Order: sequence, then C-alpha cells, then structure tokens
Amino acid sequence: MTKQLPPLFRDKMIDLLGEEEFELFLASYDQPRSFGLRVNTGKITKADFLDKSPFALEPVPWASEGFYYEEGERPGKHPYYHTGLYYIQEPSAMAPVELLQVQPGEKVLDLCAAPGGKSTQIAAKLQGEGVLVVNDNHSDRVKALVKNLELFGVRNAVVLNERPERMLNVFQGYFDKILIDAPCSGEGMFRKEEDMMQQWERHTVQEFADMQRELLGQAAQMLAPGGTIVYSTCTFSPEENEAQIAEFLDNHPTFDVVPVEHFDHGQPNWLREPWCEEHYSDRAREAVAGTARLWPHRLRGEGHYVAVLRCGDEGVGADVGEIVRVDAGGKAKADAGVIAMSDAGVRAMSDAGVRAMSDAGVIVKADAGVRAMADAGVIVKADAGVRAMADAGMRAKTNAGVIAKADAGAKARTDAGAGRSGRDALRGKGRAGTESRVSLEPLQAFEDELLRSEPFAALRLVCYGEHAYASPVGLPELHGLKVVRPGWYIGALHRGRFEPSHALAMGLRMREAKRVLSLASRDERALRYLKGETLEVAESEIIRDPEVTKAAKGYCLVCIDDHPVGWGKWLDGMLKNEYPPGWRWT
Ligand SMILES: C[S@@+](CC[C@H](N)C(=O)[O-])C[C@H]1O[C@@H](n2cnc3c(N)ncnc32)[C@H](O)[C@@H]1O
Repeated sequence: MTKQLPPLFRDKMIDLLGEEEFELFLASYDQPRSFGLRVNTGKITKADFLDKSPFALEPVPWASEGFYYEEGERPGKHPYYHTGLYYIQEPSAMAPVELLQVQPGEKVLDLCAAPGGKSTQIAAKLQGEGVLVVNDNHSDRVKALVKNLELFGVRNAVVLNERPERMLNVFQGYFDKILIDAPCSGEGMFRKEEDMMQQWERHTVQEFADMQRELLGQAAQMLAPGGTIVYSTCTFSPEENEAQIAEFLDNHPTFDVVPVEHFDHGQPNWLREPWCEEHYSDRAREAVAGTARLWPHRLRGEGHYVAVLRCGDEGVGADVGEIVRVDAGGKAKADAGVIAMSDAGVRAMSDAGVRAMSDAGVIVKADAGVRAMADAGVIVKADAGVRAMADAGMRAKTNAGVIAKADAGAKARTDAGAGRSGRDALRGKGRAGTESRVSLEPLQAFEDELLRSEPFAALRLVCYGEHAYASPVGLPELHGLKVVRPGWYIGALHRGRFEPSHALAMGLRMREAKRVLSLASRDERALRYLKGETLEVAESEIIRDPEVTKAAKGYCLVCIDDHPVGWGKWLDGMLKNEYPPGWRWT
C-alpha cells in the first residue's frame, strides 16, 4: 500500500518529517488499523456497559468513553448497536470533542457535523441538558446525521442544513462551545479509505485551506465571550493546520490557544515556504506549539490535528461586525447596519434594518418601520407593518410560554393545551390570512396511556404542520434557516391520531414507558424484531403497571436487554412490528 501514496504527498512528508521520522510514518501504513467504539453514556453508564459488553475492550487513553475493540468483533452486527448503546468511531477522531470539554447545560455548535460521530459524543457529554445545534451544508450527508442522532437517543439537538454565513445573524455570540471538524484533504484517512489517495492533489489542499479560513472566522462570530472553539482536521498538511490557527490568531487578538497535553505538538517551524506563508506574528507562532498532532506511527489511531481556541471575556472584538455592548441599566441605540447587544434589563431600540439583541434570553428583532419592545424571557419577532409588544411571561397574541410569529396582516394563534406542563410552548405558524391549529389531544392521550413521566417536560413542544417536536429551550428564533429537525421528533398528529416516531422510542428510557416488551438479546425474537418480522408474544410478556395500564393491547416500547429499540403493536398474542424499514437488520 505504501507504494500507492501520491508522490507529491510523499515528498512533502519527507520534507516536513525528515527521512528518519518519515520511515516510521510510512511503516504505519502497513500496520493493522485500530478499531474503536464509544459508549453512549447518555443511555448507559460506562460500568454497566462494560458489564454487558460481549466485546473484548481496551480503553482509548484520550477518550473517557472510548474503547479499542479487536478486528473481527463486528460491533455493528450486534443487537446492542441497534439500541444506540455505542458509536463506532476511529479512535483518534475521539480526541477533538474530549478537548472541547463540554459540560451539561451548555450551548454547543457542531458546525460541520455529518455523519455525526462527534455530534453524538457531544450529546453524551451534555447528558440531555443544554442546547446542541448540529449543522452540515451537504443535504445528503445530513440524513445520516439525523439517523445517528436518533439512534443515539439525543433529545436536545437541532439539526440544520445551512451555509454557516447564513447562521451568523441568528447565532451571533450565542454558543459556549463550537466544534469545527473541518472539511479537509483527508491525508490522515489514506490507510482507512484508500480512495482518498486518488482524490488527493496539491491544489485540493489549498481549496480546503480557503474553506477552513472562512469557517474559523464564521465560528468566531457565533461564539459567546469566554467561549471555546475546537478546530480539528484529519489531515497532516500545515496549510490546513498550523497555518490556519496562526492566521486566525493574528486576525482575532482576543483569542488564545489553550495548550493541549499528552499528544505531540503542532509545528511552528512548518510555517514556512513552500508550504505556508511566513508573515505570522511571534505570538501566533508560539501559540501553535500548543496545538496537538496525533500521528499514526506514534499512537493507536489514524491521525488528527486539534487546536483549542479560547475567546477572552471581552468577546470577539469590536472590529468584527461592529458590535456595541452596554451594561445593565444602560440603553443601546443603534444605527442601520450595526448590531447592538445589551445586558439584562436593558432596552434595545433599533432603527430600520438594525438588529438589537440583549442577554437574559431576550431577542428583539425588528424589520423596517417596526418597533419591537420586549421584557426578559420574551421573544418577539415582527415583520414589516406589524407592531408587537409583550410583557414579561407573556407573548404577543399567545398564551404563556408560546412564541408567536406573525407575518404582515396575518394572525398566528396557538393552543396552549389546557395549561398542562410541557404544553406551554407550542408554536403556531401562521401564513398571511390563514390560521394554523393542531389539536394535541391525541398526543396527550398517547402520553397518558404509554408514558410514565413526561420526557419532554423540560423541552418546548413545537409543531410544524402535523409533526410534533420537543425543542431545547433557550434557542433563538430560527427564522430563515433550513431546519431539518427543530428538536427531538416526537411523532405525527394525523386525522385525530398520534403516531409515535422511531426517534421518540430511541430517546426514551425503558422506565419511562408504561407498556414494554423487553426481549433478551439471546432470544431469537430480538433479531427477528430487528429484521422487521411479526412476533408471537404472550400477553404475560407485556410488562405493564396494572394500576395504570391494564390492557396489553396497543403500542408498546420494544427493548433488548432493557434498552429501547423501537415500537410494536400488541394484539391477541402477536406483536406487529413498527421497526422502520430503513433501520432493519440486513
Ligand atoms: C470531516 S467531515 C465531518 C465529520 C463529522 N464531524 C463526524 O465526526 O462524523 C466534514 C463535514 O463538513 C461538511 N462541510 C463542508 N463544507 C462545509 C461548510 N461550508 N459548512 C458546513 N459544513 C461543511 C461536509 O459535508 C462534511 O460532512
């Protein structure tokens, strides 16, 4: 295989590494690959997984939930894979999220997320608390991203299919943590995916470098003061790694590199011709030594580059987007084209074409000729000709907790669902001259019959047409963005009936359902369920609380070794299979 390495790549690596190190690097291509999986600690503790695991596992030193497994184990061909208890991931790819140090409750963006390996890792770290926004600009790859998040049972993720420049207005200064797992020339993947070698050419490195520069600048604008960006690639070229970070630091003086330990360091001496320009400041050159290089000949993994960038508490800096900040009690007034940000209790007023944002959960957005006023906790959005006013705890023309969006001349009305908890955040979307109303009664009946707790109580229930989602709280208005999933997909409300989604089953815990069938993984019916077959199931096997749910008939949550895997419908000794065709065991 070493013979097939592109000659230009070979020469470049010899120049960078030197002959001796290059021989070791080259030898790694003929070594066996390392295989890894990451436990989904959002569903199971590491200890419980290790108790159950049929695989011989060895910890990945740099990833708290990561393990090596032996070639030939095939964890992708085990029923546990279908319960979302782990994600199969190349071990060096586990490093970036580990270094992002995500804490439960944070607002996190995964900017280049598909197919979602790192998004699922972030989700596990968030433990269902906070907001996870995942984005990829490639519409086909987003499908895999959605599926992986659903398999993992993630409840608090929003999936976007956007060009990052279109996200800037909505998410200006919003995120605590951002991961840029950048598109790159993929030199670190040559051993794993030989096709990548054929695609590699010197000019592709430059093309990716241009994209990466843009992504870094865009991410900086969406980061909150004091926030952290992790930038990573699976390539070795300094143009896509050290040079990107050095240039970013020179253009963003309020950012620093947080030095990474336990890995080889970034190489300031590679910031030279013919690979890179040489004009970087001493500060930037020194800082890139704190970035990390994971080499396939120096650890058990394919190869990655990771930089941890922390923004100072003063924020991105006044030069970016002309941001004006004022303290509590102050008043922010902004002219056209300026972004004004103010702290809690501040009133923001804006002129034509201006966007005013304040902290404490308030977003005021006004278009030309409109005046918008809002107190804490309120989101008001008004288009031309509309005047929207809201007091604390109220929304314009809506019930408590509801976000109202009104187009010119239209009226948006929502039904707060008789004040049940978790019902107080339904969004109604109205078009000019129309009213949209979705009755939530079938969903409510399903919950009463099937769910022990209300798993989406801490989320906001939103309806898009007939589809109900539980959306993380604290999200800004996503108006204008291509939203693939505004949250956890709960199911469809159709002709007075509620059809629970597969994503709902995957996001539940067994204890949260009132009617359950739990098959042992060694029971041959487990595999038959995953293949989509109808099963014979005795009434006595349907676990239910006789005080609450007497009947065995109807929907039940199917589990394997007590971990949800999908829905079934039981009737007279038979379980109708609701496992979706695209998910089936083949
Ligand atoms: C290295 S892959 C991401 C892998 C992913 N983080 C994971 O762990 O599964 C890079 C991704 O960036 C996406 N991408 C490329 N250009 C982009 C852009 N300008 N904005 C957002 N995503 C982009 C690609 O479609 C690709 O899915």
